[in-house]
Amino acid sequence: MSLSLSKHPSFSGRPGPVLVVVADGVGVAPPGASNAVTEAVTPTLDALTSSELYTELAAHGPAVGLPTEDDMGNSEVGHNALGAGRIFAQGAKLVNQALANDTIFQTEVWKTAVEHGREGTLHLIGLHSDGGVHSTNAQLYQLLWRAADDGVTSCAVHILHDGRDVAARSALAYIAVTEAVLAEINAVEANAAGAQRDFRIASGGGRMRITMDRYGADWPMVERGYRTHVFGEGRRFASATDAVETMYAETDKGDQYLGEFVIERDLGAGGEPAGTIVDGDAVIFFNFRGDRAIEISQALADDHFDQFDRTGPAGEPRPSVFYAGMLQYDGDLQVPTNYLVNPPAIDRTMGEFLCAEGVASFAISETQKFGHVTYFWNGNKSGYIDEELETYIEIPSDNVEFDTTPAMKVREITAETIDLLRSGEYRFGRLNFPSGDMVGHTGHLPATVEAVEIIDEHMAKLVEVIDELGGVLIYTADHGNADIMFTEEQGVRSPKTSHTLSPVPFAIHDPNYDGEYQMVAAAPGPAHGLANVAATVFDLLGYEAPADYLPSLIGF
Ligand SMILES: O=C(O)[C@@H](CO)OP(=O)(O)O
Ligand SMILES: [Mn+2]
Ligand SMILES: [Mn+2]
Repeated sequence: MSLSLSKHPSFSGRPGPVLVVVADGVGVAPPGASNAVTEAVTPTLDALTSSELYTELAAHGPAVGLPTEDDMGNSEVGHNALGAGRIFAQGAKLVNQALANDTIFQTEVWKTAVEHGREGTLHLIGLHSDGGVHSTNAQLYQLLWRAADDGVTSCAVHILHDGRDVAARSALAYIAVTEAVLAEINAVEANAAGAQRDFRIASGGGRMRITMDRYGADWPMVERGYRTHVFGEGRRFASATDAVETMYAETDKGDQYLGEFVIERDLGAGGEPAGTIVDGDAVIFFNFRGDRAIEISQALADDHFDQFDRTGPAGEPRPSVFYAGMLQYDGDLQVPTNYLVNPPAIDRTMGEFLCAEGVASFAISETQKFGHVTYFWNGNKSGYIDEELETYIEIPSDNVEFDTTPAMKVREITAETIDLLRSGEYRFGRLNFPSGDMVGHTGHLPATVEAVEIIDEHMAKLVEVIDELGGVLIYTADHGNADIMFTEEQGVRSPKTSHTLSPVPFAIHDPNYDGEYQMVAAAPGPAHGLANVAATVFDLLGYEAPADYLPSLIGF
């Protein structure tokens, strides 16, 4: 289908550029002590969200391609929807479908993995919770049972504690369920000859400590995970439960930050790690979401890799394995080459139309969310669409626990954005302020309030430059997080580190506005979602949105 845009029949756009600000994780929830957004002093956001050009958007569940209304939104599905202007079934749903209709197990990739698993060991690595943002344990269990039914007798599970999309200290509960599933699998004779099955947890650690880095923010984190999973380097414990209980006693940190562990079954008797990765093994990374799966995939599968030395502690060469991802995580990089389920078939994104039309645009954030406004915005493709017309700016993130730096790089992102806007070279720009979400994920309420106040201060600077240039500013978010920072039961407060089901704000600041358009009256509740934003941007740029894009939020 063509990528050409038609001029808008009745609106030619504004003299200045259109800027979309995504305040990551800054949702809309009833005011209250747990709401870091309403607890913050936010004069600029208050003005933006009390204007007539304001509405709320759904950013969770089916509105962003997730299975049910109980599924909280996240950056992947949110920025996919923002950049594609349509709703695509997302990883969680695609994997559930492929499991339900068995197609996942009919693939050559699964059959090859099982073949390697029968000869050696099948390794499953991934985020260990039912958070549904990167993975679900329900999907892991279906892979485990099928592997057993398909004749695998040796299977090692490498678990990454969550505590970010689920309760901060929920690892023990998830481990208990997985250990019960593994015991049930092992209790069944593998075959008539009575071969004993040996399915076990072999290694793991906190998801913000090992393996699940993204956008090259912290390769040493990936190396720690690689060495733990592959060579069994890390503190030895007799069980994952022992590892977590020991670490809980040593620190008050949540699961996401717990250290790496390696299981040694007859601990202390000079035993071996329970499941190192050796030549001929198969490895499946069972996360369906790509951003935090790409680097470990490259480390485990790429022949050409130079981010760290992959040889073992005694100089042993890196193992040659059959590696597969649950999905293909990057369509541009083709990472990984082997995968079980086709990723969302996102095409004809906003960026492709703008480039086809010769419209210059920019995208900017700091490392932690840089890929959100490029890779996810462009439909899980990490490269430029057209380097002549696009400018992607990454402000390096710090590698800290972000409650210690509530501003993160909001100041630097704002300053750079103002320069880009004033350059006069761009008609469209998008930025992501990560702090509402990244500080929200620490569960630290005061720091998150401070993060939101700093965002507000810098929104004022962006509004000012949009006024100066006669452009348009759109303020929105990709899902909630900062809007609910704790839950309370019988007076006891528990930090809530996860995203929320809240709607997100959508405000247009248009200094030349003279009533040319109005917000489309929303039915009760957020009748619109993030996928309606792209058509609205095309309107404000003076173009007609592609016919199959979800409708604009404004009417003329
Ligand atoms: O940090 C992440 O990977 C997710 C939560 O799991 O957050 P976001 O979707 O905002 O990137
Ligand atoms: Mn987000
Ligand atoms: Mn988040």
